[in-house]
Amino acid sequence: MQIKKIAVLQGDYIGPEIMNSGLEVLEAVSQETNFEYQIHKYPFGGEAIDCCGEPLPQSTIEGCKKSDAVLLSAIGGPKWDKAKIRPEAGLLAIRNELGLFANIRPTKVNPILARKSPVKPEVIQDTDFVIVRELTSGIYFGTPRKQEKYEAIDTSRYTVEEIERIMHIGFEMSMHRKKHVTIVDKANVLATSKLWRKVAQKMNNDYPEVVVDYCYVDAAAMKIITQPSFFDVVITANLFGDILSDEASVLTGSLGTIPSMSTGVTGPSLYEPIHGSAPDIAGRGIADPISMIQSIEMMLRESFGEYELADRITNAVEQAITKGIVTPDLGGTATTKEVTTQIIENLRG
Ligand SMILES: NC(=O)c1ccc[n+]([C@@H]2O[C@H](COP(=O)([O-])OP(=O)(O)OC[C@H]3O[C@@H](n4cnc5c(N)ncnc54)[C@H](O)[C@@H]3O)[C@@H](O)[C@H]2O)c1
Ligand SMILES: CC(C)[C@H](C(=O)O)[C@@H](O)C(=O)O
Ligand SMILES: [Mg+2]
Repeated sequence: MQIKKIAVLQGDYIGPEIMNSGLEVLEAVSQETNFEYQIHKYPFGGEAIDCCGEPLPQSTIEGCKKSDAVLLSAIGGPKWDKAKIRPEAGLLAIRNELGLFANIRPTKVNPILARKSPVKPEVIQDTDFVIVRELTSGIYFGTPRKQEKYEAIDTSRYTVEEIERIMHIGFEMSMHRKKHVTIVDKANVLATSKLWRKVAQKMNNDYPEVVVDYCYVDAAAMKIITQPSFFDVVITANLFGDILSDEASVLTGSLGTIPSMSTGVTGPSLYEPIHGSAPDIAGRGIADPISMIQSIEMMLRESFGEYELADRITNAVEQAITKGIVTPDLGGTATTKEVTTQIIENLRG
């Protein structure tokens, strides 16, 4: 079997803490199997600004392009808030460079953690949906864009082609799920959203079995909390998906548990937690590593077809949760290290 090349961008603040956990789990799960891989670390984000003067050095882009998958933890933080180019610019740039227009953010509720969510367990039981977020266009990338003393402009722009390709991913995904797509938009106001609806209606002709409904983003924000089991596949624009996915993480118990996959047509996919670098808890050894570990699980499943290894990771994480070995964000007292060690012990059975 070919040795897989994995590019690792360890990021800032809690980034390296949870990346180390994830890589330890990857090493443990791949021992005694024929899954072989090599890790190649590249500077990225704040770390890259410090070492190389820019958040996304050319050598990092090239290294990622040569890899079979990219693992990223989280970048940014107060240290670089006044930098000429912020670490976040590197994040947008790498998504663009690798053509990662589709960002898949799952929300699945573990029954034990459901008890810890501020939302009532009977409301969140059966929650299992994915947010398919458009990642390389919309208001994040549209021009003109400027910031002056008394005026600033951002532009939301989408082409039919950009909408079609993200819809295609979402509709295809729904065919392997409950065949239910919800388009989340602001079509009562925004021209781009009106175009999204037109494209969705047309695409529905190609997927006649899929039930499609439309929900304005403000109402969707409410429904995610009051009736989350309604959703199966949510397809939405860049900014809406960013906001709704952090909101949805409340259902699962913590933002620190949610992984994601960003993917395009060709080249490596990128796997990262949906959260940021959590400067408020960095260096204390209490960051929840589950988001990073589950991102590695997603990588094994989606990029390498290693379903058995992926299932073993999911089971080992679930066992740690069942035993109550969880970090403070999930109401526990365990450290990042203790959770990681427990998950590895569970893997070894
Ligand atoms: N993909 C990324 O790299 C990414 C994503 C979001 C934010 N950011 C950046 O991260 C920095 C901090 O942003 P923020 O504070 O608004 O959001 P954040 O997601 O870093 O943190 C929000 C809250 O969630 C908690 N949290 C997040 N991850 C956790 C984990 N694994 N375990 C336990 N608790 C966790 C934090 O402690 C904090 O209270 C900013 O510079 C922001 O731009 C980066
Ligand atoms: C840090 C920021 C640029 C990023 C985004 O908005 O996409 C983050 O919030 C995310 O969700 O990955
Ligand atoms: Mg976000």
